[in-house]
Amino acid sequence: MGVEVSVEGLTKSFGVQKIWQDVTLTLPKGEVSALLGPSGTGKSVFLKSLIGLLRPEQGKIFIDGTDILQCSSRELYEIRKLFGVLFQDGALFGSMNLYDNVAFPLREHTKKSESDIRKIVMEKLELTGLLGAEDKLPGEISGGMRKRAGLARALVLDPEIILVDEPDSGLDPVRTTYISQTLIDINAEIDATILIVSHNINLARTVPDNIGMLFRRQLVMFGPREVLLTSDEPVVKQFLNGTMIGPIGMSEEKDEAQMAQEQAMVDAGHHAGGVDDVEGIVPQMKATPGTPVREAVGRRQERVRQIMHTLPHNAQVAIQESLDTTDPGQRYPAYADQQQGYDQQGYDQQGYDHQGYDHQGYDHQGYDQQSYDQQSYSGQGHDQQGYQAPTQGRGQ
Ligand SMILES: Nc1ncnc2c1ncn2[C@@H]1O[C@H](COP(=O)(O)OP(=O)(O)OP(=O)(O)O)[C@@H](O)[C@H]1O
Repeated sequence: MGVEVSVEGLTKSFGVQKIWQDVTLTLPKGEVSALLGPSGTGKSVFLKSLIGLLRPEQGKIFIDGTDILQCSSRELYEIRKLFGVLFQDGALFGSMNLYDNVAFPLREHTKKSESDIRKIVMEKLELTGLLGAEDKLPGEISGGMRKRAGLARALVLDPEIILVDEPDSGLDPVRTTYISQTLIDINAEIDATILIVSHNINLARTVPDNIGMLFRRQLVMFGPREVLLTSDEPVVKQFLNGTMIGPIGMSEEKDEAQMAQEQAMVDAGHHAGGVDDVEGIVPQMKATPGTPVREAVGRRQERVRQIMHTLPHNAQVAIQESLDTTDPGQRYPAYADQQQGYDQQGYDQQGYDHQGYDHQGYDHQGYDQQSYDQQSYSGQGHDQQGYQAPTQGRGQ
């Protein structure tokens, strides 16, 4: 399973330009998270900081418990091996065919034989839908295929954390959905912790388990997808609906006068762009039938249940709805087969009363025996950082 990534009080500047400050969040192990934000808010800078390519001047970055801002360069070298990174353009070597591009990390970082390398490369090319294209050069294939080749390359060292920088950039909406599905399927296959950086609304609505948003040098919020998708924060609503009305402007700063002028134009009948008031939550994408059950679904449900009482009301309602409608087989694969250990009825009757839930509705022991690491879960289940509340004074 993937490892937990936890960031505390992180601040990054370039000279006098502060990119973001005091960012605190936890990427739960094995779950898919997305970091959203308008262009230039420092999403890529955040991603590069996680892997140690950029060095924030304040704060901590714990990767599986080790603070990479304090550790030795040797430790950092080892920790980097946990990561697979898909950069925006795929970052492929233009003179190598896809096979050699994907094989590159294995040849550089392992002593595997060419026949072992071939097995792994072909497996990853198949996973990303590129079988048959292995002899092509990056310049001979489409942007979508280049992305998938970059993803295949990011997977060959069996990463526990996958960072994906704008998987949608340069792709049409359909290809974006395909790559989104691939990311969900990869999560089901290898249970890695995934962070996607994006400003794509469809992807944000349908792919991640958890969502955060950067705006005006702050992390606006971070938590279960239901929190951001039901948020009343003006900046979040504007972003999700893609309209011009709201605090996000053409450049990041927009003053009150400009907001008032734009509102007056809309009041006079001018279209504000975007889609009109898309509210609420659309269902999250599921792993393609035939892939392993996505273990993150069950783990996340247990986790959000623990932090439920800390979440805004709208998010609680949305989470409850999704809990009520989720197929238990998707939640606990081992359980669904054997029909034991989890008392669904007992849980439903208890609502979200933690105490009642812990002591009655749920058989820890039976569950532990069934392929779930309760100890590592406990480490984060009560982690209040699971939801990063909105900071004050933004978006007005
Ligand atoms: N190495 C660097 N040196 C100086 N400034 C940098 C560096 N890298 C990024 N920046 C600045 O940091 C800011 C945030 O950049 P970043 O690429 O992280 O934004 P982003 O949110 O990923 O944007 P987009 O969605 O458009 O890709 C920008 O103003 C950029 O110019």
